[in-house]
Amino acid sequence: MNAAMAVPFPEQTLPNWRRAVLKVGSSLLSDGRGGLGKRNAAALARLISRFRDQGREVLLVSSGAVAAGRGLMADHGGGLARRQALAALGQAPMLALWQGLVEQPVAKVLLSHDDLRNRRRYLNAQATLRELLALGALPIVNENDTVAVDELKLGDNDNLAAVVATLIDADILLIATDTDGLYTGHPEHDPDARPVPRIESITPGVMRMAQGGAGTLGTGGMVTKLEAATKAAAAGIDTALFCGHRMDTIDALSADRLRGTFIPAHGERLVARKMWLRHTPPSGGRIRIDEGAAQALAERGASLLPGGVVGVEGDFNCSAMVDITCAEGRRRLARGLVQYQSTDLERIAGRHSREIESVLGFHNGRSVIHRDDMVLLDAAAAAVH
Ligand SMILES: Nc1ncnc2c1ncn2[C@@H]1O[C@H](COP(=O)(O)OP(=O)(O)O)[C@@H](O)[C@H]1O
Ligand SMILES: N[C@@H](CCC(=O)OP(=O)(O)O)C(=O)O
Repeated sequence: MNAAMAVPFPEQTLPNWRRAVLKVGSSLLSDGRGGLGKRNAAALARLISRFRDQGREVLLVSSGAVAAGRGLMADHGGGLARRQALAALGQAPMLALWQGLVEQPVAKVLLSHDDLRNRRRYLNAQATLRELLALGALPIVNENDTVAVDELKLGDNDNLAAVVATLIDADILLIATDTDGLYTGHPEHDPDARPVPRIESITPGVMRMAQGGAGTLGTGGMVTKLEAATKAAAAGIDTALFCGHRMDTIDALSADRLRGTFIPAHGERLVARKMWLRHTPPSGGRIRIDEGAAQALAERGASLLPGGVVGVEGDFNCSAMVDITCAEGRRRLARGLVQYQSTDLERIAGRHSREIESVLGFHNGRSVIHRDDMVLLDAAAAAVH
């Protein structure tokens, strides 16, 4: 340990949270001999189960597939295709490692950044992840390395974790790595490096602190962790960086005490999401609703149910952004992402939610537009054009 690492991070209290994304880097899952190790994963699995006992939800973003593949094939080769092949080989063992350590069933979810840039896929991934959490499973997300060639590098689970955190509306992004947090310089090379316990804003100066590169096993180093924290903060989500092989740090975290780096959200999460909904381009589709539904939306913040729908205008697909207007179509009341395409919605309009399946032969949920996917419009935005 050098002088920088001898200076401890002060302990700080984390804001209360209910849903977290926990990202675990390869640096913690490798056994140091070219394969997967169990020790750190076991401690983090215990942390996940303590969080669950506290009534909280956790989604795991786990790296380690390439490390596992290397272990299987005793291979140290480089190059994109080789690493992609190793990731494919190592995916199942990485998941098996976690399944052997947690009590919940684990669910494998491979995503690419491209998937999440496409709105329809984004919403499908969101629906699947919400459902997995509701089922009490542990979703384990990893980048779909076979198809991920972004910026000519393989994988960046830090940034992916931030996108997933916004996707599932998490309160906090917990990033476990092999250092205590961000230091003012590379902790192994800069003897003057000091802990940075809190970052209000990720300025170019802060990014420069992280330029020392990744560890031997990791991919992005602190740069991608700070990029992820920037994304999370903009979406109203806090980020905590901590060391995933220190038992005292992990124990403290289960009591909401952080010995690492905290990057607070900018503004409120709901506000950020509602801003996103407000500014997503409309599809041109419109749903007319009756007075009772209008009141439920405005006064109780309710989801829109099929029973309140009196008319459907325009052709739109499932997941399209549509306007919700009053029954006569004169005033826009709200807008949101619809769960049913226009032709299906016409068939269930005015019906009770429990009839959806018998009418359509399937159902995408009991609401036409879920409250989390809807934003109410004020009088200034109400005029129909
Ligand atoms: N300023 C810094 N503070 C802390 N760590 C840094 C800094 N700059 C670079 N690093 C490197 O970032 C590494 C963590 O990132 P990385 O190797 O990608 O791990 P992971 O596999 O957990 O994503 C540290 O081990 C350290 O080598
Ligand atoms: N998807 C790759 C990991 C990519 C990655 O971001 O790695 P890391 O910096 O260790 O979190 C894998 O499973 O090996």
